[in-house]
Amino acid sequence: MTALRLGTRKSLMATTQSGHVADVLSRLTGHAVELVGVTTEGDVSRAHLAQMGGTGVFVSALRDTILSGEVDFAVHSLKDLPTGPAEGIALAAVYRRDDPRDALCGPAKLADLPHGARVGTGSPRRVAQLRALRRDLEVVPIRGNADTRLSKVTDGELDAIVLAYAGLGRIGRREAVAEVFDPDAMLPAPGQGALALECRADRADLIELLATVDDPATRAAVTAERTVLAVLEAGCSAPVGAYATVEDTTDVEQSLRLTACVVAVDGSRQVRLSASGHPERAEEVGRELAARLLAQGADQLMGERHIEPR
Ligand SMILES: NCc1[nH]cc(CCC(=O)O)c1CC(=O)O
Repeated sequence: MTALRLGTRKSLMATTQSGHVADVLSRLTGHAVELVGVTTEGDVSRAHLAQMGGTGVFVSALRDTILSGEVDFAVHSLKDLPTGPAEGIALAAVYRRDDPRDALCGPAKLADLPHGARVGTGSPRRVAQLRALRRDLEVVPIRGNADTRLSKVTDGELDAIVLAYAGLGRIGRREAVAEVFDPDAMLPAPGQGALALECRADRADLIELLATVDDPATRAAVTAERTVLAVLEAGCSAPVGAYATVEDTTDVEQSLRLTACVVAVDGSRQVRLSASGHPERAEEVGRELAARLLAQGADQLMGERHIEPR
């Protein structure tokens, strides 16, 4: 039996999460899984990445290798996937979510940073929520992989930065964390901490095999979160947070609870709402919550975001 080829970006975060999925999958199915490093244009050129509009380039490059048959499947950070469907590609599995929270990396908790502290993040969602928590902060846009960002704190250029806690664990840098934000204080990005397994839509046998590692509760939660993003017609560059959990209400019944927010980038105002429903209705729960957010002025708040010059 030939090994399954798993296409992955070559960064430490990507190879760690791909390697973990490969191990679990081969343990559960008995199939050997081989990692195939894929260099994407976003990895080669930062300029190119900005020009092409963010993390979507990594996802499309991996999808191309799936469609061409170079690899059998790919593992992506789910929050990096565009919400729209991809032609010829199936979301074969959503892997159980890791810690979804954001973390502050630096010498002290947010409340203990000096007045006017310089805090780095490239995400409008994090910018807006940081400003809502501490109006005096100077939020500084940063790019680059997590290690590059962390070095800006060590070398004194910034007082602190915000990154996903799950990603920090994957690159072995949890010791850099001063505070993990409760979702009440900072709502994560839709899909944060979860992984997506994609393969060709015409390979039913492979889809079935990959589904071995699908986690239905995580799938329902991220479906609700991403539906909010899709209905708001917002991408990864919008100040939108969404987080859902699935809990057992009785021995046989489960309930999905979704919270989402849209925050003005200056942190001055926000709309934040919650909804619940059966996990099988995840998409409807997301759609209804998005409609309520819009009814309360979410589109106006999003319209106030800065459009970055291209
Ligand atoms: N935007 C890049 C990205 N994509 C996934 C993660 C972290 C891991 C995850 O959320 O699954 C990160 C880094 C970060 O936001 O700090």
